Amino acid sequence: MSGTSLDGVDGVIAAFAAAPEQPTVTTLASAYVPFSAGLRAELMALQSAGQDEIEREALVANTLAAHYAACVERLLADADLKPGQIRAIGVHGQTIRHRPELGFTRQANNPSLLAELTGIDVIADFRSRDVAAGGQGAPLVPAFHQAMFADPAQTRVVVNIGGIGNISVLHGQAAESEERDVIGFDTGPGNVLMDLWIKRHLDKDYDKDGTWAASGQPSAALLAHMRKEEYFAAAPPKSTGRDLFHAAWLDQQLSHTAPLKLSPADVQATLATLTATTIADAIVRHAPAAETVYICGGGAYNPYLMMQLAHALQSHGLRAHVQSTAALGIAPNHVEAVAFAWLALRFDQRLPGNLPLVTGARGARILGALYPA
Ligand SMILES: Nc1ncnc2c1ncn2[C@@H]1O[C@H](COP(=O)(O)OP(=O)(O)OP(=O)(O)O)[C@@H](O)[C@H]1O
Ligand SMILES: CC(=O)N[C@H]1[C@@H]2OC[C@@H](O2)[C@@H](O)[C@@H]1O[C@H](C)C(=O)O
Repeated sequence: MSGTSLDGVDGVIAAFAAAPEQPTVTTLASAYVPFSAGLRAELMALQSAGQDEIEREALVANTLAAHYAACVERLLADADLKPGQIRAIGVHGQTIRHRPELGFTRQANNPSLLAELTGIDVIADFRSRDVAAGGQGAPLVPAFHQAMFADPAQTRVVVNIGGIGNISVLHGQAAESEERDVIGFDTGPGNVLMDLWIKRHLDKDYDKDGTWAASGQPSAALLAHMRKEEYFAAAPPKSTGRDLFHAAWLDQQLSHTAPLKLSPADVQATLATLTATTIADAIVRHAPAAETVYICGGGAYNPYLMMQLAHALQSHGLRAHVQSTAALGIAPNHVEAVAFAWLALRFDQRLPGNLPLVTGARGARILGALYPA
């Protein structure tokens, strides 16, 4: 998995128990392969229109495949496994454009090259079929969260805070139909704006532990402006990405509060608060009775952001307990990679991977395409 943060590749070897409807998973190995500054810059540049995009996308896809293969090689060595012992690789690719309203979502990827480099079957392109069926093609992880993390006795919320934030509301058995009742959508920015702001001011890739944000004060005026963005009030199904939440969006927001002369650290604190309050709003609206909120994605490692989220929930009178998905047996930084292994398993069994009520697709669809070893 390589997500919207553009930081690198998260890989796992996941072993699923046989029963597909009630899967249990064991993570046999995990590996992280960071992107170089150059690759990251090229992936960032491909997020918007530019010269010679076709050739540049093809070349970057080859570079990505080499990174994915390096990740697989490391995983196999760690777990002491041979390629023949792996059923398939599920690989998401790198989202460079997400325009479901125009009928496409594009992940840069070269699954053929990955199959060639690893000698393992590769399953890729998980989003396109859902978009073809009229869906958003995202988020896809709510189906996995439901399969793995639902508890018949209580309502649980799972929040992924990667570049973009997304939420899954998993009702207990009291709800009429388990599948129908899963609610899931992208809440808006996760870390993406904080990452670009600290890059611009301190030339760092991210605000480690949220210490820079914690040195500032959130601005109520800037927060109020940003929260007027129409995406936040729109009803699901909905998904978003860097197509909307980019540097120009942030600069536009900041232009409204220029007279306040906010310090860069104050802006960073406000951006953390934007992420926290938009996630809290989603929980308040869709899961007011949630007992526990489980956090995954890199944002789980930012104590300032977690503090802002707990604060935002409390200010709405919600007493939900906030903890990481480690409490459910999967480390926050492994959840998405395990989810794409699970989606590959669903493809392998020719079972649907999407939840139509989440993505808005016309129906359940088998997601992905096979590139044989
Ligand atoms: N110790 C930390 N302190 C603060 N932030 C952190 C820390 N560790 C990770 N992060 C944040 O998490 C981000 C990476 O998160 P993650 O790997 O979940 O994103 P992704 O998978 O690329 O995104 P998406 O889920 O949108 O596809 C980093 O860019 C950084 O902003
Ligand atoms: C188009 C795209 O790549 N979307 C990502 C992104 O990152 C988080 C959020 O936006 C989510 O919609 C999705 O990823 C996860 C893995 C998903 O599909 O559930």
